[in-house]
Amino acid sequence: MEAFFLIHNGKKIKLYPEKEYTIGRKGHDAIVEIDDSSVSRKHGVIEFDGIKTYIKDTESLNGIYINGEKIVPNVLIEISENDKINIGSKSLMIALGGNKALEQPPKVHNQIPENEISKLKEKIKKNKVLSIGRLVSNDIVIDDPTVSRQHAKLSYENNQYFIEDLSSKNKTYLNGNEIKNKTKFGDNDVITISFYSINLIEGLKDLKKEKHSISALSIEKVYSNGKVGLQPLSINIKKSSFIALMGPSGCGKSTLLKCLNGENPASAGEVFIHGLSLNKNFNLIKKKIGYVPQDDIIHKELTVYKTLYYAAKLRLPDDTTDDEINKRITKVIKNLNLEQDEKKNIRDIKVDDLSGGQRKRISIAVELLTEPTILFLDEPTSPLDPETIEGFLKSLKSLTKEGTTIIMVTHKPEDLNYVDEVVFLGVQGHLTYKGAAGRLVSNFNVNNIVEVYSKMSNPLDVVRFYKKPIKNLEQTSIAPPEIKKDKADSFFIQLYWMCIRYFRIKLNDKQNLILLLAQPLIIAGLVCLVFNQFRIGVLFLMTISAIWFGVSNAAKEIVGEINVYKRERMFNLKINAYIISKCLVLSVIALIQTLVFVSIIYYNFQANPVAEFEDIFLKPYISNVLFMFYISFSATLIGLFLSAYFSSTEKVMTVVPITLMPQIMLAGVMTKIDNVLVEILSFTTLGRWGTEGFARIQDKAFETDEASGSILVPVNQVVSDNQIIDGCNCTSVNALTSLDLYNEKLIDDGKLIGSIFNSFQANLLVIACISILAYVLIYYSLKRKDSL
Ligand SMILES: Nc1ncnc2c1ncn2[C@@H]1O[C@H](COP(=O)(O)OP(=O)(O)OP(=O)(O)O)[C@@H](O)[C@H]1O
Repeated sequence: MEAFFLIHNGKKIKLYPEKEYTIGRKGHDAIVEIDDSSVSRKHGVIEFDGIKTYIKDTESLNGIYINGEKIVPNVLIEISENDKINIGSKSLMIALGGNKALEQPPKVHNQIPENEISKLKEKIKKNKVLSIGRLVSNDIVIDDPTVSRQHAKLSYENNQYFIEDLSSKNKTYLNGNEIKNKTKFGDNDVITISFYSINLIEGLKDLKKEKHSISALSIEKVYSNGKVGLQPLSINIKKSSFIALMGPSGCGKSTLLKCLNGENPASAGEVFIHGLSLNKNFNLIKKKIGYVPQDDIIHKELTVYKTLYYAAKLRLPDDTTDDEINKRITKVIKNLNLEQDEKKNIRDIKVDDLSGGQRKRISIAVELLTEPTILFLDEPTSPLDPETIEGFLKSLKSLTKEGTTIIMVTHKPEDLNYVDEVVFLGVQGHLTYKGAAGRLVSNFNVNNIVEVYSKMSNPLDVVRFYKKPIKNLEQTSIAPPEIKKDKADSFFIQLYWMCIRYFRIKLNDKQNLILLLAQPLIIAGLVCLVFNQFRIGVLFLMTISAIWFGVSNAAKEIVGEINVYKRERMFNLKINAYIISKCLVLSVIALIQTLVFVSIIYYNFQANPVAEFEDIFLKPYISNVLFMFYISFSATLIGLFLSAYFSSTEKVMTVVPITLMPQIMLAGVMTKIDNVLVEILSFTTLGRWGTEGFARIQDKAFETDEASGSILVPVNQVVSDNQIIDGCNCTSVNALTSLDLYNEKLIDDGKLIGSIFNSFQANLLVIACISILAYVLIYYSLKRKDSL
């Protein structure tokens, strides 16, 4: 590979990829200075992408001419060494040099020290301690919402420099590693807090001032199944630019997006975000980049304000006051022009009542709360109508003016009117174009964008246009560094806010809440109607109802919000905090259902006793409530497992009945357990242990009573099942005997195992084991969803 030089006035300027070489009138800070009054102060720029060189007229007065032809302003035009370029009365020459090019990859650290603390060393020595934080009272103030009020402190003791994190939410890093304790550091070490670096020699640097927000060096992606998602590519994205990522379906757009934002890292090469290695600094970077996947990442049951408020509570430092949160919410709503859309205050509107475009903006607003410097958007305009798209893209464009870099996957040609550059991928993950939107069509020598798509769907054409990374860059990194993940934020604070938000979601979904509370009323009412006297079947239906409440309450709860979960997990969510928040809130619902259910059964059979057996009804009240809740809780975990394991609500709802049927069939009530296989299968069901447990509670309550049993069975039941007689034509029997799970004869004949778990304590233990197993399965099903 040979180097490219720009030769001007006998001076050689070596060209590096993606750097801008400004052309302008002498004395106006241009890199290529031309001493000619017909040349504008900023006349044009030259850019080099590692393979080709381009020139652009930046709306100069007298224009740029290539081979005698004036070029269109603001469009990058490819130039070669044979082209004659005229600027004013002067000419420029591009020539090929002979030595090896690009000894180094594009420089990623290029910041200017902040003046006030450029002499950091002296300052620490003099003050002994320097505080760093968001508050203006700190010695080093970092005005960033993800920085805590008092974030960290630098100190000088016994001729040594120390850095200490002050329990900040978003942590302090030394050379990419999170600092746990007071840690020594020296001249060569770099401390990072948010996108600011601190070094003893260079002082405080704002990494966001990097020329490039993203530099990907020779990245490629091969999935674990061997499928190639991306061919090797190198790409630099300028800060504050608006980039459209396009290409035919399945060409690897989402793959590239996820490699650049760390959701699913590249299998080779390295990505730098504001000069920091993404993999080495993932924990820091993940909190400063915004990512909105194709589906919305918000709960439709919450109002806009509550959505943003809870997101702020979960993402911003714990010491962020409500006042600060409200200011941020106001700012993001304003930045996304959300106020204009409705006469009613948008904050009070439920997300479910918003239009598609507004919902998409709220998803983006959630991300903007942390002031991300880069926003990754996966097909945000796909569900929007043309009119909505215009307003939406204008809002995005205005964000780039505030300093945000936006990379947006899109299929819509009209979106190109708003973007600065296009990255186009051909089939099988080949990078085929990166440059001005206006040059996309001409670059492929076709007439319109539809033809670009069709050309880039043809593997032969794709290979011709493939922009392979230049060799030296390819060699910079063969295997990406291991991604560094550390522990998420405070477990209890996260748990607290997850619970509060989940409660609010449940309370706001009034219709569903009414249905949930109607269930015990309806089912218990039916039990009372069907059973005119207290029998083992009542206990069995209590068990099945408890299982139903638990499983059905939980079955949709994870799968229905999986996009929100995935995004929050990528940001900082702890899996255990998430699962426990679900368990706690759903337990409250299950407890209320249980109380209603048991109360109805208890008072009904107490009020309507069989003559001469007034004492026999569901007893004791509290034990039955607690035990039914215990089964329901275990069933909730089973429901959550189904919800975490399956990928769609439809699949979960198909599986729920399949889960419930064995509970009914293997409880030993509908049919007797009379062989070992069925008995072993019954050990795995809550139906069996629940019914047995209720029977034991019932028998225990009658242990000291004079009555011969705890439940009633019609005397003539053995004669005819259809003939049920009220009143004294009944007998009371022991509930466990009636259940007959430990049939002595079958045990003696070796057809049943019998008494392995033959006590109430053992029943409780087995149910606890089922719950623990379900919890572990939920955990691993969720962990499996982590792409990292
Ligand atoms: N997790 C994965 N495991 C294996 N292969 C995958 C995985 N994700 C994507 N792929 C494959 O990688 C290729 C690129 O997929 P990707 O989703 O990035 O394409 P895309 O351009 O975003 O598609 P679309 O426009 O349809 O959304 C496809 O062939 C896809 O089947």
